[in-house]
This record gives sequence, structure tokens and C-alpha cells, in this order.
Amino acid sequence: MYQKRVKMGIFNEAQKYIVGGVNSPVRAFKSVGGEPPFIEKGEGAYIFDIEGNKYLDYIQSWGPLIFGHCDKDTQNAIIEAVKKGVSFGAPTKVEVELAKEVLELFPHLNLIRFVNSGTEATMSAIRLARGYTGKDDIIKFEGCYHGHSDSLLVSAGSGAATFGVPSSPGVPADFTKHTLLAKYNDIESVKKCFESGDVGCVIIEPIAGNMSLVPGEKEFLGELREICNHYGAVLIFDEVMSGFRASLRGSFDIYGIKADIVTFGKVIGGGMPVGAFAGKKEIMEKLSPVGPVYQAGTLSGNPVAMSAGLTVIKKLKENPEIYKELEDKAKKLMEGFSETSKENNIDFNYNVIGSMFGFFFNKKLPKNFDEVNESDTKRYAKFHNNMLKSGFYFAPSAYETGFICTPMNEKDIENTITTYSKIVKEI
Ligand SMILES: Cc1ncc(COP(=O)(O)O)c(C=O)c1O
Ligand SMILES: N[C@H](C=O)CCC(=O)O
Repeated sequence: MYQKRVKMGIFNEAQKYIVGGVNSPVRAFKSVGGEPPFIEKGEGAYIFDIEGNKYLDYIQSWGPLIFGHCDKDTQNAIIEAVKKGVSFGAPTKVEVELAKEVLELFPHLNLIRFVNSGTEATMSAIRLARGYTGKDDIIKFEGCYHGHSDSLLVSAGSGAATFGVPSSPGVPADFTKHTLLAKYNDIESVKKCFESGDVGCVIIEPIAGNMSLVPGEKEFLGELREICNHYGAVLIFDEVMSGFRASLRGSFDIYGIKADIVTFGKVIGGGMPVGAFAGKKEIMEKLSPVGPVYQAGTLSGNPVAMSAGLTVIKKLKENPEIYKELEDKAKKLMEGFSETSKENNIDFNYNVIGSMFGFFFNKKLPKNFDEVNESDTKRYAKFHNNMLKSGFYFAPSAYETGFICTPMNEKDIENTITTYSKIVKEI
């Protein structure tokens, strides 16, 4: 496992050329301290850094790699696609195949558009919803993260929460005055927003994975659907993270609630840069070139990314039993952590949904962002450092979700629990 971190100075070197040494803030380890390992390769459940250290990887590229690193089927699909050419900027058959495979799963989603990231998917979905309803105001929820587009970077979770800049400088107040903020799992706060603005759309992570893991309550999400119907607002479920992760059909399998638009990313691209948004025909047909709402992308529907995504989605559809297996492993991990914490008088609470897990050093199980913020993030930092030193790679922020992949076995989970019981006195 972990040997030692030889100081190669690559992080210093990186900071000379790349802002903060990283290309996405949370990777810089600022909230947990220390230096990020630079990763050389992955293999199944494990990653290896450039100093030869091996880590059991509970991040899995922030969710996409449900079959772990270097899954042979995904790799082969990518290799075969690359052999034919990496990009054409023209339609390809594989886009149609992936679209069919995805839409087949959701009776309420008729058309899809592929983009290159989750950020693009949510940003475009919002534009479409505004174009469709003709109303500018949107409701978003505190602690939910939908990528970094201007109107959604308000009281956001994930890296924005980690770095204490939930509403970013550089976003003009004029751009965010149409973003109304509601409290997660609190329908009264939603009603107030509807009464105070001209709301055309509501965007939510039905299973919030960017303030650690906080699931929406079924009754709350049902009421949200009703209130959107009442006001003629478009309901967008952001399932960039939970899609094909929480279960095969994401929140739809769990709550049975039909959003008007659903955004996808991560798993749908098998680790390649992909996002997508899908919705009801009458809404999606407002999108260019059929309708007037403009949206485009030079590399959108990239054949290499589509081939990776197609392979992963087909594999998941053929093996739906894996979700139960992944959930059992996640539960085992969290129960083990919980018992150890209890024995050591440490406040600990957790959530598990499918292959996703989130835990809080907190007396109670949080239901919204305010309650998440009551968690002990200093203790999380110590947890993170000690586990990393022992060869276990957890998210470098208390505001992120953890992921189980299929190559993780019982022994991996047991080793993680045993290691936690060894380091628990240090936190
Ligand atoms: C729920 C959710 N929406 C949107 C995004 C943005 O996706 P991306 O980082 O691919 O732009 C993320 C992750 O970052 C996410 O977790
Ligand atoms: N929470 C984010 C994605 O889900 C973390 C990834 C990133 O911002 O780099």
C-alpha cells in the first residue's frame, strides 16, 4: 500500500504553470491540507501515483467510473473508436445508438442533446426552460451544485462550498438576480420563491451529492413536482452525478417522479468528457435547429466519448443487479465507520444510495445545507490525511460524495474499516 511520499516537487512545478497547480479547484486539497498525489495510472479499484504509492480509490474520477479504472470493455470501445478518427464535427451512428439506449429507460424523456460536460448540460437546460416558458426566474437549492455557469453559481455546493465562495466574484449581480434560492427538503421555502418571482424553472439534484450526500425526501420532491405543474414551471432534475449511479435510472427508480428535463454526465460518458440533457418532446423541440433556443458544440457527441458511454450504459442495462451489490458494499463500509466512531465517542452519520455514500461528523443526519455546515470539517480533514497516508483515497473535501465501483471487493471494504479503526484516535 502506501510506501512514502517522496517530495518530487511536482505540485510546486504545477503551480508555476497551472493556476493553483490544478485544473479544478477541489483537487488542490486546500480544505484538507497537504499536497495532492499526482496520479499516474489506475487499475480497477486502485490508483497509483507517480511516486509508486497505491490507493484504494473512493472517488473514481468523481463518479464516472462505475466499473473502475481501465475497464476492458470501455477501453476496447475507446481504442476501436480512436482507430476510426477522434472527431468529425458531423453526425455519427454511435450518437444515435447511445441516445436510444438512454431514452429507452425513461418513458417521460423523448429527446436528448449531448454536450461535453455537466456544466454545459445544466446551463443549456436552464436556457431551454427559460426559452420554453418565457420566464426568467429560476429556483435553485442551497448546497446543490450544477456546475459553474453564472446563474447557477449561487450558494453552490461542492468546490464552491469547500472554498467558502458559494457565490463567485466575477458573476454580475444582474446575472444572478433571477436565481431564487430555496432550502433543500423545505417546500415552504419553494412556495415563497414562487410567490416572490416569475419562476419559469426549478433545478434540483434530487439526490444531492455536492454537500456530501443528502437525498431529497420523497414527499418534498412530489410536492415540488405539483407546485411546478401548478405554476407551469419546468422541473429539471440534475442527475449528472446520480444518473446511472444511484440506480440504473437514477432518482426515477427511487422516487418515480417525472421531471420535465433531466441532465446527465459522468457515468453516461464512461470517464470521457460528456454531458447530456433530455426532456419532453414539446420542450426539447424548442432547441435549435428545430426551435429558436440556441445551443451548439464543436466536439459535442464526440464519437470516442459516445462509444465509451454506449459500452457502459449497455453493460449496466445487462447487469442491473450490480446496483444492489454496490449498495451492500457501501452500507458495509458506512456501518463499519459508524460502529468505530461510536466506540470512540465521535458523532457520525451517513447516507447510502446505490453506489454513492456520504458521511458527516455531525450529531444528526443533515437534511439541508445549513445542517451539513454544522458538521466538523476539521475532523474530516484529519480523517482524510490519515486515510490517505494509509493508502485510501477519499474526497479531499467534506462536501463531496464517495463512490463504490464494481472491482471493489469485500476485502477492500474490510481493510478500509480496519484502517479507520487504527487511525480514529488521530482524528
Ligand atoms: C450534480 C452535478 N451537476 C453538474 C455538475 C457539473 O459537471 P462538470 O463538472 O462535468 O461540469 C456536477 C459535477 O461537477 C454535478 O455533480
Ligand atoms: N463535486 C464535483 C463533481 O461532482 C467535483 C468535481 C470537480 O469540481 O472537480
